[in-house]
Amino acid sequence: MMFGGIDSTGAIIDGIKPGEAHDILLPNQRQRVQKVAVDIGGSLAKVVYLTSGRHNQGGRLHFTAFETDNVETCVRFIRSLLDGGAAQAGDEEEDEEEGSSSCGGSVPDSGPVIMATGGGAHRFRALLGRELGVEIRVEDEMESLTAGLNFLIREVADEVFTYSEDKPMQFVDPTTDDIFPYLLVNIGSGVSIIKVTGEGRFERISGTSLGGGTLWGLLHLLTGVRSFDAMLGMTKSGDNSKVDMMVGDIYGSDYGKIGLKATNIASSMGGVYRKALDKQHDDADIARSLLYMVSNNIGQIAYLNAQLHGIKRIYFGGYFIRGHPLTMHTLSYAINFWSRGEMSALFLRHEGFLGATGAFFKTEDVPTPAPASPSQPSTPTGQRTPRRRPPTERRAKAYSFTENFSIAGAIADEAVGALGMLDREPSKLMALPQLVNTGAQPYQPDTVDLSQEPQQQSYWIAAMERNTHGLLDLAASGALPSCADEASRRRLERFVALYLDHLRRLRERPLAYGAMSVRALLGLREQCLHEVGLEDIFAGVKQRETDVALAALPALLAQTDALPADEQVRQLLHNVLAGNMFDWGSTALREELAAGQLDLARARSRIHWRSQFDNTDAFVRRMAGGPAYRRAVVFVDNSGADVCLGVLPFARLLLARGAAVVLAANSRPALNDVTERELADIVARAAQDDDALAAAWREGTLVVCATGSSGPCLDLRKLDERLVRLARGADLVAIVGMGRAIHSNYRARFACDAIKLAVFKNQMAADAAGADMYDALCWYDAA
Ligand SMILES: Nc1ncnc2c1ncn2[C@@H]1O[C@H](COP(=O)(O)OP(=O)(O)O)[C@@H](O)[C@H]1O
Ligand SMILES: CC(C)(COP(=O)(O)O)[C@@H](O)C(=O)NCCC(=O)O
Ligand SMILES: [Mn+2]
Repeated sequence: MMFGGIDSTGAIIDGIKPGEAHDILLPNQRQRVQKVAVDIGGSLAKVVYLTSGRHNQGGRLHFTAFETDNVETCVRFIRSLLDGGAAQAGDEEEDEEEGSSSCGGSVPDSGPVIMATGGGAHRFRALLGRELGVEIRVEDEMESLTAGLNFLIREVADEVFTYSEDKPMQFVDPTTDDIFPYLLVNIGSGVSIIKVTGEGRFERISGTSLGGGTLWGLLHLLTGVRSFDAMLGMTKSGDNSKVDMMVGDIYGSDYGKIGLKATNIASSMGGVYRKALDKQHDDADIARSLLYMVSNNIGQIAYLNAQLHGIKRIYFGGYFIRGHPLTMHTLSYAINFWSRGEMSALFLRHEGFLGATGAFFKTEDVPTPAPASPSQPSTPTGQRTPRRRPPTERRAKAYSFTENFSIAGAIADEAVGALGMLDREPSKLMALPQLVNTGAQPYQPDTVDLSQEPQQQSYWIAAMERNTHGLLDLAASGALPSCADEASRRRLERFVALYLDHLRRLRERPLAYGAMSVRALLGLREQCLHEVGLEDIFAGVKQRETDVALAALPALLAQTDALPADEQVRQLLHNVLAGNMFDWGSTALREELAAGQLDLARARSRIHWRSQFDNTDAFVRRMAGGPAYRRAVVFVDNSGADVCLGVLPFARLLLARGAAVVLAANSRPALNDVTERELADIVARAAQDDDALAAAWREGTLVVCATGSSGPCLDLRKLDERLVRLARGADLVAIVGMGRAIHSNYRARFACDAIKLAVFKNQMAADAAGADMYDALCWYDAA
């Protein structure tokens, strides 16, 4: 499928290429595209741009914004993108050589394209042209807004969500039904209400001048605060009833007869007059009152328009929302309240970038809107033939958020917010066929929703900070051979700054990047590493530990082969757990590992076996008495002792008992996890010294497959299609490691037998499960 010169068909992950930030290949993307879209509004200039690597491996969209008052900074930023990404991740000499991601890093096939929309596209057209020296293509604002929203709804997984206090981010998939008609309420400086009935069919049916600019302006006048973020921050502690006139102030109680509670606002700011005309009012109270005033008013106007046009779905867009819980709560509440639950307020994770996204994907190969009504604004560039995509056409979602991690935001200081990236994902990610995910038993990969657990949330953010500093120390001590050179060291410093910056932001706005989980925090860390060009900092460590472990394998196999059958099963399971202690991601163990103080026997002696978390015996009995397994899928974890001395001998046992075995490993590096490529090499090496492994490897009863994932945790709904094919008919699923079996999938249920094997190596993870540090999780569940 073509979107604005970018071909999204057949996107696949292209494995590991050290030094390259992107390894997602768009095999059909022949064109080198240098493209930036900017949407310059009354308050903010929003920028969307694409980065692509040396081999045309593109596919990362970045989002950032500047104040319109600083439009020159924005233009400078765009120029730096065109000049080869001076403001980007790879901003140093050697990065250019290595083809780090850059909007302009490689020689493009055609000249750069700047798409501009919003009022400022007209107002600053001359400035843009002069400063950038390229043709500026101006796109209509409403057209871009709706095209952008249609794109996000259709193409981006986990984009649309509803808000409620107990479920702040409940994702919905609007494409299970026809996405039209819907109402877009775009809250920017002012508010536009647009009815969208099809691709390119829209009408601005209403609006209000009481919008984001109103709140910003009034708050500035009344409180003197300039920054919008500071104002949002103040609303948290404010008490609006100190300045508003409440129903209770008038009635002394509820006015139940007409459904008004004493705590409802009767008159925004109306309390000032009665309560204390001469009193100095608290800025925070004023801020909260005005946020309610503006949001409630918009919510009500939105409801009335939806009612008038018989539309049930209302999308709220515009930079005003900012994922701010109080704002979303007010808008949601208003829609729910007035419609008595009939309509739903839908929010977007790219809410502020609808126009810029629409403009970005706009070219001749995208259908141009056909006028829906005479009142529709005409296109300034307008002589193209209108072509329309059938409204019901649905596509697989080709993009997904890797959360809102924008390099640009972290580097361009004057950008008002780092608002993220869209990543192309391999086109087909699917659920493990054995995964139980039904209405009655929905699958949720994350064991703890940190958005709901303030204490655990702040623990984990602090733990990630501590762990990150530990990583620097580790590199400084020379324990990371792959990070020893000067260039890597500099990148590592950039990574630390970038990741810590994200963590800081998350402390302030826990929902900024979507629902928070340990999986998300760990995934974010890997992404930041990849972003600065550090593809695999543990490569050297993995290599060394694997060499040591493989050398010890033949003796271990000989020793366990000699054991009685039941004891053999028990020993092999326990070796998997001992192997899992070789975890360079664990703050508690890292120093010992770096000092080379751990071996398999010592690791085993540290583990405790408690019946709440260990039912080894049940699995031993199953192996002795039950029918032989036909096919097992094993989700592996760390390289070195974990996979070589734990998982491989266990897989060999399953093979000996008649099962085919699929070893599923990460597609890309994360910590010291073994990757698919590394694992294939390990198996081949192990097979040289062992006849059973050699035969299974040769005959294909033992195979290695990529999961499609690249973090220390795992979402079993998003697996590479090849793995899903290989997993069909599997009657045993094994999941190894703390990331995959404790932080995620701890409660996952399967339609077949399953065994989870990990060690609690983190105090909070242990506490949350009622476990102790170094308790084994060796839990077998029969189908
Ligand atoms: N960091 C910020 N700086 C300024 N305004 C912000 C910020 N975050 C949110 N806003 C709100 O977003 C509004 C601008 O929204 P936007 O969708 O960009 O509209 P426009 O296109 O009219 O500039 C501002 O008026 C303000 O209410
Ligand atoms: C990243 C990990 C999940 C890896 O564990 P594994 O899956 O390899 O067993 C784990 O090391 C972890 O939770 N680390 C973060 C907390 C800490 O610093 O200990
Ligand atoms: Mn691991």
